[in-house]
Amino acid sequence: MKAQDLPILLASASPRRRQIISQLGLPFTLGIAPGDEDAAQLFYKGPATGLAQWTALHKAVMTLTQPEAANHLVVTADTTVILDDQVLGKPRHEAHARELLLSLRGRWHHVVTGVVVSTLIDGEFRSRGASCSTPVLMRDYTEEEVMSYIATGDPMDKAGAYGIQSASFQPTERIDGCYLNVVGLPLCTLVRLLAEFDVHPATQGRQGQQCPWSEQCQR
Ligand SMILES: Cc1cn([C@H]2C[C@H](O)[C@@H](COP(=O)(O)OP(=O)(O)OP(=O)(O)O)O2)c(=O)[nH]c1=O
Repeated sequence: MKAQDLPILLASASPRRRQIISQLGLPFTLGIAPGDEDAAQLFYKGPATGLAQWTALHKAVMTLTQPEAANHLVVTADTTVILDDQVLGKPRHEAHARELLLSLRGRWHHVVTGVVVSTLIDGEFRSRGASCSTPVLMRDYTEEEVMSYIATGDPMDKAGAYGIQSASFQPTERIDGCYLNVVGLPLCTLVRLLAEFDVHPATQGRQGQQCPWSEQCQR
């Protein structure tokens, strides 16, 4: 069986990733990467910018341990926020969310999403991975705004404790790269990785939603 004939399996619980991948117009099924991503991070010794791709690879391997994932083209991703070479993950509790949001206030930082496309066909593991980095400048929000935002619960499942897409909080002042990367899945990077498996979406992102920053994502 050839990789391009395999159905795509997005192994992600992230509603943002599910929505973004649907823009490719390719059929896909959904699953969840099992296991603990924090465990993978314990073994990582490289630079902060490489952690997202490492964790996405870990999610791929964990997904492919499940028999139902075999003979699928598995897509996994991981998003990290990097401030001063430190990785800011998801908040552990509300006080941590407050700490993260105040440390990011008024600061440039990077959002890095690692993406991995992998297969296990007849016992042979194949994977291609890449990451995309977007510089983001936070606005100078007040502590009261931070507390109101935390009260919505929105920060708790997000790297760096914020969602750029939050209509009420609107945390960012400026971004210099791919928006979809910040939200969790850089489509242009994914399209490039799928092409390595000879999978080519007809739309490459629907009209008006196509990532305009593909050059930055190729870096
Ligand atoms: C910075 C930022 C992150 N995020 C999200 C994207 C990711 O869903 C999440 C980071 O956590 P991840 O561990 O990358 O992903 P996840 O646990 O949500 O999903 P899965 O591992 O099952 O694929 O933060 C936003 O939605 N908006 C943002 O502005």
